[in-house]
Amino acid sequence: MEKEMLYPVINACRTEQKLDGMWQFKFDALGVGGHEHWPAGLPQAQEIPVPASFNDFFTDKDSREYTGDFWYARHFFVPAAAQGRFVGLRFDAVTHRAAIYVNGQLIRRHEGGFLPFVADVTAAVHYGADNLVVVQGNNELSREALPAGDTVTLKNGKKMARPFFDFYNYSGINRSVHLLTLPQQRITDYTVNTTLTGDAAQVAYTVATTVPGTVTVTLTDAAGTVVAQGEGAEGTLTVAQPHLWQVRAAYLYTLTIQLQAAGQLVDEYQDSIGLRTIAIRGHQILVNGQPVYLKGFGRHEDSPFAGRGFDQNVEAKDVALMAWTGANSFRTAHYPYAEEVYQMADRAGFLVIDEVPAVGFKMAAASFLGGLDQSFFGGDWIKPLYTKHLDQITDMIRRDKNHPAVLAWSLLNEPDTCDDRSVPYFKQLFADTAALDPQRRPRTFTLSEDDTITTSKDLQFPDFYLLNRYPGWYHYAGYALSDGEAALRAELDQWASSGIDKPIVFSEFGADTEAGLHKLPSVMWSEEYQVEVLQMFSRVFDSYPFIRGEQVWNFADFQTVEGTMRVNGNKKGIFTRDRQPKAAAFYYRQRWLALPLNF
Ligand SMILES: CCCN1C[C@@H](O)[C@H](O)[C@@H](C(=O)O)C1
Repeated sequence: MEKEMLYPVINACRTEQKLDGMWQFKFDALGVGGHEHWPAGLPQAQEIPVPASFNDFFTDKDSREYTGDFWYARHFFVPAAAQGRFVGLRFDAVTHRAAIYVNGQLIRRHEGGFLPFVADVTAAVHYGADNLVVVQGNNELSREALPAGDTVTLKNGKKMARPFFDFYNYSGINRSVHLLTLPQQRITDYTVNTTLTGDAAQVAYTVATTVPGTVTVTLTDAAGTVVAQGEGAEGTLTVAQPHLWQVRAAYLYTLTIQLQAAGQLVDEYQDSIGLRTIAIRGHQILVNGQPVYLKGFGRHEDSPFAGRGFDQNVEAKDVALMAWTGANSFRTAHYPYAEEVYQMADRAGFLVIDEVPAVGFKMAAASFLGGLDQSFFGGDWIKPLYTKHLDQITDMIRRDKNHPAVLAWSLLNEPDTCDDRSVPYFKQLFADTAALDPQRRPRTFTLSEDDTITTSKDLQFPDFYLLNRYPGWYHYAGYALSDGEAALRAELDQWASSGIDKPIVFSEFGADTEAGLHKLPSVMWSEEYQVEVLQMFSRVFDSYPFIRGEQVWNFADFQTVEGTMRVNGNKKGIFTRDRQPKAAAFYYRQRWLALPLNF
């Protein structure tokens, strides 16, 4: 579990410098970097941008598909004034694992390619001088790591990723790197939890610090007016006539936390927070006590050139396009996204289902992508996997817990819940994660087509259900679409008569579509057919009141492994990979803008 997850800020007590740009880069297929002293500097290196995946910058297939160790390096200067402070290097994400060296010294290792970690370099840096940071990365997949997969070795000796998931294994320093200097006596975390009482909001807060001291908390509104203050490492702020954070009508306050020691201000941290409540009541998902119907997308962090590297330009475009369609939510399929994504969702009023990369926990998925066919939860990899799974859920919640946009936590995508051996795993997971979120938001996971109300052994665990269903594509496709509608309705009739009174959200449904392919009457892969499939789902959703959301798969076309079922990636996007609309984008704009928000 990472101790310090606070997003970097610059203020009177804290400094931050981004180390983004061109870094030295070198593959290490033979694994010689360690004993050839690469931690002290990379010989004959090339250059790769950070943040970005390294894959798409190459013109040869061996490099694009490279699986194994890879090294990054760059120089950075630490001011003399930093002496006596905590000096850290914060990596927002290195996919999938990393060892960090500074001036040739191993500082730390980290496992997990989608969450931040801080390397404490206080004792390793030269002050008022130049320093060298070297990152030893690795992108190999295994059944005891997240996301799950295999790494195979070809006859020519080259390693190849064999993902049990349908997104490209983009790798590298995918998000920003920050040089932080912080007070030794500092704020390390905070929590907020809002309840609404009549015409006031009660904001319970806690503040964690490295030393006991005097903590003061100030809440100011968007105009900068102080609306509440508190003293002490925990307490409750009362906000009269609060301006609530609403779906697609966001309002953010600024929370300022100050730590004083011996009468001196030693640290300060400020963040934007939204006052809102989230609950599930029967079949309803409630925000501020009002039912909300989720309209939106399963997404990926994916774009040409940067691959899975975070690109603020792409995210700004995606937020604009989601707003244009009338969407109000998305799921971070199939891994936690960059923190800036949640900050933008906070400001835009989108609801987010936040998902860890527990994807591929089903050998059928592997066989879907050409893998094996045996029980995933019966494997001898489960014990080490569980440790990493719980660790990454813990860190995801620690990182994202204060975002008003975060509605729920998705703990897995499409695990094999038809196997009795999954039950102890889920029982332990839901017990171990029950108290991680101070706001106790709902926890869930997505159910594949195999995992139905009659076959799944784990339906007692989720607080609401996420269904991934593909009639019209993987079965009942083409002219048989009407059979697909009948089969979907038959399944939902079972849910209706089951007595289960939890909401259902459709988290995946759709059809691969080649933009610009038109056919009248329709044919699979045409834009017309994609709209027909989505219209079918809309008819069904509108027939069952316990369906409380539709998140179509996918927001945009995205890169996957090569295969007979992929045409240079997955084409189920409502938008193309360069973010241009298919006919389905106009369909959803017309449907979602006409749907009332609260119903
Ligand atoms: C069959 C697995 C469910 N779902 C997972 C998602 O990652 C894939 O992209 C999607 C698809 O096949 O388009 C299917």
